[in-house]
Amino acid sequence: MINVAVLGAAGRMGSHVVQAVQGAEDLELVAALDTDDDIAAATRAKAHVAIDFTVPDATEGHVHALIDAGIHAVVGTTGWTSDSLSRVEEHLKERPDLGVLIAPNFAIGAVLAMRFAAAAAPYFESAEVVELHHPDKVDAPSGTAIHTARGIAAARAAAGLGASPDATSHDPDGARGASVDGVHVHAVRLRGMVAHEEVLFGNAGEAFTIRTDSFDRVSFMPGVLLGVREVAAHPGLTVGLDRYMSL
Ligand SMILES: NC(=O)C1=CN([C@@H]2O[C@H](COP(=O)(O)OP(=O)(O)OC[C@H]3O[C@@H](n4cnc5c(N)ncnc54)[C@H](O)[C@@H]3O)[C@@H](O)[C@H]2O)C=CC1
Ligand SMILES: O=C(O)C1=N[C@H](C(=O)O)C[C@H](O)C1
Repeated sequence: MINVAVLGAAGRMGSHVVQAVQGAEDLELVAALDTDDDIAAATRAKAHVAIDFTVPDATEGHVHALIDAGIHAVVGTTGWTSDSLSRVEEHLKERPDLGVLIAPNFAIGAVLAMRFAAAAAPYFESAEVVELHHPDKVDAPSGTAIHTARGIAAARAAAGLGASPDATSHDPDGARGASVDGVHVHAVRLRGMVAHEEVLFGNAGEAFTIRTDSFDRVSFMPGVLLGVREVAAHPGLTVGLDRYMSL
């Protein structure tokens, strides 16, 4: 039996995660914590693994506290930078027995979309990412879109491709969106959306589109449970659920 604590348990994702853990025969929910709770309650409850779906400002602090407490971490919260990831990697050297999984998206379709986008990237002159989310989301672009764009940029660089062609010289309102490692990313916030992404590729005379849609937060739960079951077998820092899958 794996003892599980959930951080952000009252949130949109956290409340689904609580239900998913309670419904799994091999997992025991030992703590459901939110803003007013002390993270030390996870230790008192003898958690083996903690799942974090909180806010970008809090998640790194949670991960360091969990490492100090000897608890494996499965993190879905976005907002991670290369600096904050490096600090976690450094801290984990003190606890080589612990695993930390940070995954920008736990939906299987989104995980595959990120991998497929990186695989397609060397073969197209142009690439852009469009993400669409519910209007209550606090961060933009989405963690998934950032990860997707970084994967595309790395694959393009490895293939010796330069920037996508773009003659724009007048864009006073930022209509071309954000640039993540040189890949343009556009964020839509629309009532009715949950989590969606389109990756657009273009060559002369052709286009190739990868699309993934989470219509319901239940779509993230199999990936979260996979992370919880596998994290102890993957010591160190892992970024992306694909690293736990046979892809
Ligand atoms: N990796 C993935 O597959 C997914 C990631 N996310 C990410 O998960 C995060 C949470 O998303 P939602 O659940 O939609 O947000 P939400 O706002 O509904 O939930 C966040 C919860 O965290 C709590 N919280 C805030 N600060 C806290 C602290 N210091 N300690 C404990 N709890 C704290 C809030 O009170 C709230 O209950 C976001 O960063 C979002 O981008 C969301 C969906 C899927
Ligand atoms: O806030 C959300 O809802 C989501 N956040 C993650 C992200 O920023 O990529 C994952 C998914 O897109 C849902």
